[in-house]
This record gives sequence, C-alpha cells and structure tokens, in this order.
Amino acid sequence: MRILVATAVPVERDAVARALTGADVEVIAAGVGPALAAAATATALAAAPYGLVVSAGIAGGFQPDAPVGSLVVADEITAADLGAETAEGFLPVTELGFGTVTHRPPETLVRDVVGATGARAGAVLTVSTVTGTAARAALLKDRHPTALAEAMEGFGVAEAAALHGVPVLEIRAVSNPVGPRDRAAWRIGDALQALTEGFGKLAPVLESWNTV
Ligand SMILES: O=C(O)c1cccc(C(=O)CC[C@H]2O[C@@H](n3cnc4c(=O)[nH]cnc43)[C@H](O)[C@@H]2O)c1
Repeated sequence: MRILVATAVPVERDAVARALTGADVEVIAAGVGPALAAAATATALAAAPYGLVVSAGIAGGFQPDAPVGSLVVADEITAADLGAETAEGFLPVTELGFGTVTHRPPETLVRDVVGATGARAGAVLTVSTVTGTAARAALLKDRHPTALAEAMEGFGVAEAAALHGVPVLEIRAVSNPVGPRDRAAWRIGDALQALTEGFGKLAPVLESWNTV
C-alpha cells in the first residue's frame, strides 16, 4: 500500500521527495506544530488508503548522542509537554486519566531503518515550544533518558495515524543541538542533505513494507 510522509515545511518535503522518485509514496508539507500536523495528516488519511505514515524533517538533537547532521529514527514518539505542571513536577496526561503520550513504531521497521541508514534509534520528543536553555534540555533528558531528538510534529502525526489504524514511523535529521538558543549554530542545509541521503537508503525498506 501507499506510504504517506508528512513533513512540516516545503523544503523538508522536497528533500524527502527528491530521494523517493518512483516509489509509491505521497510526501506532504503538513505544517509546523503538532496540531496542524495532526489535522493535515488526518485529512490525507481520510482521502486515500495508506499502509504507513512517516513523520519526517529536521530536529534538535540531544548532545552528545545525536550530533548535528546525524539521522535519528524514533523507537518511541512522545509528547513531552502534554500534561500538567504541579508543585511536585510535571504530570503527563496519562497520569491525569486521559489519552496517551507515547506511540511506538513497529520494532522490525525501526530495526530495518537503522540497518539501511545507520540512523540512531531512540525516543523522539514532540514539543510545542522549542527548547532554548540548557536547564530545559537537562530536564527533558532527565524525564526521557532515551531521548535523542526533539521536534514539533511527530506526536500529532502519530495521533492521526493511530485514529486511522495505520502504523507510524518518525525519522529526523539533526539541524541544531537541543539547548541554549543559538541560531548561528543551525545547520539546516546539512540536515536537509542528511534527510535526502537517509531516505535514499530507505527506499528499498519502504518498498518492501509496501508489499506486506
Ligand atoms: O528560533 C529558535 O530559536 C528556533 C530553534 C529551533 C527551531 C526553531 C523552529 O522554528 C523550527 C521548527 C521546525 O523545525 C523542527 N525543529 C528543528 N529543530 C528543532 C528543535 O530544536 N526543537 C524543536 N523543533 C525543532 C520542528 O519540528 C519544526 O518543524 C526555532
């Protein structure tokens, strides 16, 4: 079945699409942030059948495990700021009795992505606010010790996929370290290049998933 790849912005869409010419894949620029990503992904899934949804794009990488320019695949997609702040600390919505905060991509697919691309596997956090201090980066890492990256769409894409009963994957190329805000340290071009190279190596994996 067809695969849907949801990126946030057109440059990410083009970086992925460049690597997948000829594959039975639809690549969309769904918008920035979890809400728009969820709405656009759900709309696409309602319009046509898909066998897999992939959230893809650039991300911040937790140092030293996910250096700038490296590729990360999510073994869990976790909403890191969906919950309540209390005097005792952060409570995820699940502890308030609602919903979910984590989606898990198929283990075999994650293994195949690692094998094909050399991507590192770990948690990819979805945040609504980009981390801009060392203290926030340390807090997130403390709460999510296996986190390799943070971005803003994965959990929204995963929620839409789950509603439609479709498995989900998240693949990110690291454009900046998670930590103190430093626009000069961004390497968006390098990350987009890594995304194209990664998806180029991934094409056979996606095609074989297509036939399952
Ligand atoms: O202005 C800033 O300091 C700033 C820092 C990091 C990212 C942004 C964005 O507006 C990009 C959001 C866009 O890119 C993905 N992304 C890339 N790096 C990160 C990150 O460190 N934390 C969260 N998201 C990131 C994200 O998925 C969005 O699509 C601004």
